[in-house]
Amino acid sequence: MFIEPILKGDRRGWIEVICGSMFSGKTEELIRRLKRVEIAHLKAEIFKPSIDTRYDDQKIVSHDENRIHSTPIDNSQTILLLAQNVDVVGIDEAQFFDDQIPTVCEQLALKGMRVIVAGLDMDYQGKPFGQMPNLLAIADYITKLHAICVVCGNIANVSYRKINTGPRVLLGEKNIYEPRCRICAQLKD
Ligand SMILES: Nc1ncnc2c1ncn2[C@@H]1O[C@H](COP(=O)(O)OP(=O)(O)OP(=O)(O)O)[C@@H](O)[C@H]1O
Ligand SMILES: Cc1cn([C@H]2C[C@H](O)[C@@H](CO)O2)c(=O)[nH]c1=O
Ligand SMILES: [Zn+2]
Repeated sequence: MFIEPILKGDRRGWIEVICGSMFSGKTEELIRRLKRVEIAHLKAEIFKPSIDTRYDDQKIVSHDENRIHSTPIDNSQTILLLAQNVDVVGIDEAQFFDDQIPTVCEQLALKGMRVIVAGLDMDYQGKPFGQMPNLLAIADYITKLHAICVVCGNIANVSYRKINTGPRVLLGEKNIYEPRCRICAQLKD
C-alpha cells in the first residue's frame, strides 16, 4: 500500500511512477490517489496523451469503468503551461508521450508539485516502452502492479498481443491484448 507524504513546509515536490502490464490496475491506482488528493482539498490537473481515446475523450477510465476528468494533450510541454498553480499533476499512459516527458516531470517536481505518472513498463514484445525506463530512473517512488495471467492464473507482467507482429503502437483492449505470465507468454496460439 502506498502511503503518500504530505505536501507541506517548503513544499518539496516528488515523482511517483505506477507501472505494470495492461489490466494490472495502474489507472485504478492513479484514480485512487487522485481522489484522495481531492479529499485533502488540494488542486490537481490530470493529463493523458490525445491518442488514447479509449472509453472517453476527456476522462481517464479504468477497465472497471472507474473514471476521473482529464485533459488530452499532444505534447508533453503543454503540461508545463496547463499545470500552473496546482498541487498535484497526474499523467496516464505515459509510454505514449514524447521524449521530453521526464524533463517535464522533473520541472514540475522542482516547482514543488507532486507528480503521479502511470504507464506500461513493457510493450507487447517485453521491451521497455517509450520514456517509461527514464521515468522509472528519476522517480522518487515506484509501484509495480501485476495482473492475473488469463491462461494459468499466476501473476502476469506481460501484455500479450494476440496479433504478435506489427507496429508497436496498436490501441486496443481485451480484443487484442491479454495479461500473461512470462511462461504463458511464450506459448504460440
Ligand atoms: N486478467 C486480469 N487481471 C487483473 N485484472 C483484470 C484482468 N482482467 C480484467 N481485469 C480488470 O481490470 C482492472 C484494472 O484496470 P485498469 O484500467 O486500472 O488497468 P491498467 O493497468 O490501467 O490497464 P491499461 O494499461 O490497459 O490502461 C481490474 O480491477 C480488473 O477488474
Ligand atoms: C502492450 C501494448 C499496449 N498498447 C496500447 C493498448 C492500449 O490502448 C494501451 C494501454 O492501455 O496501450 C500498444 O499500443 N502497444 C503495446 O505494445
Ligand atoms: Zn501463465
